Amino acid sequence: MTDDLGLNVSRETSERLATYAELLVKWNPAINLVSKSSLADLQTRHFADSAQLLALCPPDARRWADLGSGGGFPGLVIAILAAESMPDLAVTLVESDGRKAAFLSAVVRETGLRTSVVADRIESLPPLAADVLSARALAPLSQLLAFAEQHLAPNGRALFPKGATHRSEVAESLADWRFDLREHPSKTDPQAVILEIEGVSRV
Ligand SMILES: C[S@@+](CC[C@H](N)C(=O)[O-])C[C@H]1O[C@@H](n2cnc3c(N)ncnc32)[C@H](O)[C@@H]1O
Repeated sequence: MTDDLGLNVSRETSERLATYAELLVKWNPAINLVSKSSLADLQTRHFADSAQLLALCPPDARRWADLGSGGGFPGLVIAILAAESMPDLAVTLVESDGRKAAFLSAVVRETGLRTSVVADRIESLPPLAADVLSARALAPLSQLLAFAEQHLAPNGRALFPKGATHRSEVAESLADWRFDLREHPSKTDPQAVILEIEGVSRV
């Protein structure tokens, strides 16, 4: 069936996405998971914006880690979609705010996913050795590259959605880092891109 995102997904996946959206709307007034203004456009601003990253996941990836997941974007959307299309992909969500981590765990429980939620600071964790690392709206690119150095597997790939500042962030990060970069235009925001990054090393 085709769901609200225009994705061809099973009834189970569609129901999981709906359960997630319902819980988000219910919990949002208490813990501000997404801005109130973006709630009206939840499907595009958050769900579709997250879902587009799955197309950039190598088919043989086994571990996906999402850093600073907040309300679960993009990691929890990826976990729901991958449960159907890439069942061998283990997804880990890292979120240091205890209330947001509790929300993520509630959605995982209610949807019957096997996704891990880690309520800790990214810097404090042992290396996650992720094949794919994602982070949206977490930190400037230089900081994200330090997280990639810590948590990516040797041949892993980082996927960082970025807004209009992406060119200056890439230029600034080249003072300290070397990496291979591919830019993918965002399907949900003409100003935005997804930075696909491999081979991260310090200058
Ligand atoms: C601006 S929010 C973005 C949330 C989500 N990725 C999104 O795009 O909607 C950043 C999130 O990262 C979390 N965070 C910030 N620094 C962190 C750290 N060092 N370790 C773990 N989580 C962190 C915050 O608690 C917050 O929920």
